[in-house]
Amino acid sequence: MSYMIARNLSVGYEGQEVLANINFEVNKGEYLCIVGENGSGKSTLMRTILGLQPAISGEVMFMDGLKKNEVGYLPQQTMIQRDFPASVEEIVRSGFQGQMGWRPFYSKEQKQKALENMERMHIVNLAKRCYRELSGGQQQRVLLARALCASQKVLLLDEPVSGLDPNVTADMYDLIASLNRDGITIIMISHDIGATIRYATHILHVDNRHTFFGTKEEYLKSPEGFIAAHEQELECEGGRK
Ligand SMILES: Nc1ncnc2c1ncn2[C@@H]1O[C@H](COP(=O)(O)OP(=O)(O)OP(=O)(O)O)[C@@H](O)[C@H]1O
Repeated sequence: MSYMIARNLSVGYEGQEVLANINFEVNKGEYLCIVGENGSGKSTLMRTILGLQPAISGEVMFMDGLKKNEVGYLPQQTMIQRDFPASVEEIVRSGFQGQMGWRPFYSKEQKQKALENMERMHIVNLAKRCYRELSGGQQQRVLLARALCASQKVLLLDEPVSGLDPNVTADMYDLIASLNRDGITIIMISHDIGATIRYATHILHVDNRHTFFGTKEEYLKSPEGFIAAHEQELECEGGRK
């Protein structure tokens, strides 16, 4: 079953295209990685998918009963956000805000769900701590628990391991993979081609000339995938020297 289909989608700012003619489809349970050079338009595409900015042309359709407010989003963190003066529990619960309507308080069920999501992310012991005092890896787990409050169906993650050290990065990828095994559909922007090849079921490779969309296996046989995998190998070899 398709959750999302993008057709002839062009995204950008004030009528200026950053990416044009994007086509992809995401089915329930899949793990789509969006890859491409710095500045190629990945975040712009993700914000357009979420309806945070209008498409220049084309469309993104949500299907199979998926509503826009059922998509959890983990944006790229800014320095200001890293310094946010709220408790972990408050931040996790704020994931429900898109579903609150006029109700000013969180329900008992929502508080229980928030607790379960903190357990899932192994951060219950941090519940009363101030977010800005946490490490980068702990902060990302808080934001993942928050995104899970917004949705148990689809998570959009914009470079969730950015700035994390290798061990914390590996833990974060494991957590995301376990959510995907539990049936949550993942759409993730990544610069880490090694992790992309390891975890993704599908890949959308964007750049300003052309795009690739297909399964991971198809990607590895494509010119874009071949070059990306080769560059990754060279990087690994460089790291071993
Ligand atoms: N608010 C904005 N107004 C105008 N142009 C913007 C705006 N935000 C981003 N851009 C431009 O759009 C292009 C794509 O930016 P975007 O952040 O989507 O790329 P990206 O692929 O996510 O980059 P990175 O991998 O470095 O995070 C860039 O040239 C950027 O300068």
